[in-house]
Order: sequence, then C-alpha cells, then structure tokens
Amino acid sequence: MEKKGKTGMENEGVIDTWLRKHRLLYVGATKHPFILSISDGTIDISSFKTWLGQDYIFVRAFVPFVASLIVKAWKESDDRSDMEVILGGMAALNDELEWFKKEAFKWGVQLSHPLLPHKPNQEYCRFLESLMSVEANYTVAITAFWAIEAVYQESFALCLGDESRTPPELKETCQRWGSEAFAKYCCSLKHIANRRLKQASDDELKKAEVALLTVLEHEVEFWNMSRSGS
Ligand SMILES: Cc1ncc(CO)c(N)n1
Repeated sequence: MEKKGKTGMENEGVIDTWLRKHRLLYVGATKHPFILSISDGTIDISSFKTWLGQDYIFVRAFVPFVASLIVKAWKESDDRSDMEVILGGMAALNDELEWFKKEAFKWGVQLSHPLLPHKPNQEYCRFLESLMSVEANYTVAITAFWAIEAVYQESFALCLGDESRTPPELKETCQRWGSEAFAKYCCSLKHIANRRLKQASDDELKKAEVALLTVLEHEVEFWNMSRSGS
C-alpha cells in the first residue's frame, strides 16, 4: 500500500490536477454533442462524413507533429522508452491513414481534390505546427500530444459503452480510438508527460498548462465544425 496523507492526492500527477481544475472544458471536449449523437444513434450521417474528411486532413498534419516529437525525445529525453512509445504511435498513424481512405471510399467521401480544411481545422493544424519547431519545448509538446490522443480515446470509448446505441456502421470508427489498446497507449503518454512535468520549471509548467487548454479548445471547435458541416 502506498502511504497517503489526509487528502490522498499526494501521488496524483500534474495532469490530473489540471484536469480537475479545468473539468468543464475537459468534459466539453470529451462529451461533445457530436459524440453524444453517435452514442445515442441520432447522428446525422452528413456530419459524420464532414468529420471523416476533415479528420483525414488533420491526421496528415499530425504525422509531422509526431515526427517532431520523435526528434525531441531522441535529443532531450532522459528515458529511452519515450521514443519507443511515440514511434508506436507513429506506426499506428500509418495504418490510420489507410483506414481513412478505406472508410472514405465506403461513405463516398472524396479525400483528394477539392477537400480543403475548414477554418477550425486550419487553426488546429497551425497550432500543431507551432509545436513542431525546434524551439518548441519537449515537455510542452508531449503534454499537448497526450491531450490530443486522450480526447479521442475518452470520446469514442463513450460510444462503445453498454448504454450506447452507436449505429453498427460507426462501431469500427469508435473502436479505433475507444479500444483498450488505445487507452493503454494514452496511459503511456500520460506517464511520460507527468514524469516530465514533475521536473519542469515554472515557465514550462505554465506553457504546458496553456497547451493543454489550447488542445481542449481546438477539439471542441473541431467537433462543432463537424456537426455544423462548416
Ligand atoms: C481532431 C483530432 N483530434 C485527435 C485525434 C486523435 O488522433 C484526431 N485523429 N483528430
């Protein structure tokens, strides 16, 4: 048994502290009406198709972001396993891009020309780019990375719960991010982020918290965009 003090929170990581502090925004990103409409079966398929096309664009921008994290982990990390965890994520993205193409074909969504990113997507991709620069801090970037993956994990896991009425044709999508395997991967990322945050300077901590909030805001906007189709 771990020794715990009066509050029982002495072993809590920085991330959980932040999630408690920003609970409303976190819930807004992980239980968004778009996701709730999948899990209660009322989703409008045109919203799903908008999401699919836009997320394909996002994931293409996510690849160089993850590549930049591999470089940062290789250069800066005090733990060799960081790079292996991130590399595993990168390998999954390779499959994911193929999955998007297959899924888009199934739904009749055109992924090539003239598919353009909507404004919230453009802004999210621009934020990713700011974290890709050589000057961007590893701790800040890995915190953002965890948040990006965790929002999808928590959101889609909700659509697989016993109470959910997710349409059968959307189950495979929910399984991609809602699976146990993806949850475990997110847990590994959270571990890395918490370990770095424990040793971070005040300035890094401040920047990482802002990055976490920025991800949550972009995720809410991304779901809004998918729902409204613009
Ligand atoms: C917008 C968005 N956030 C997170 C993920 C998770 O990879 C994704 N595919 N798209």
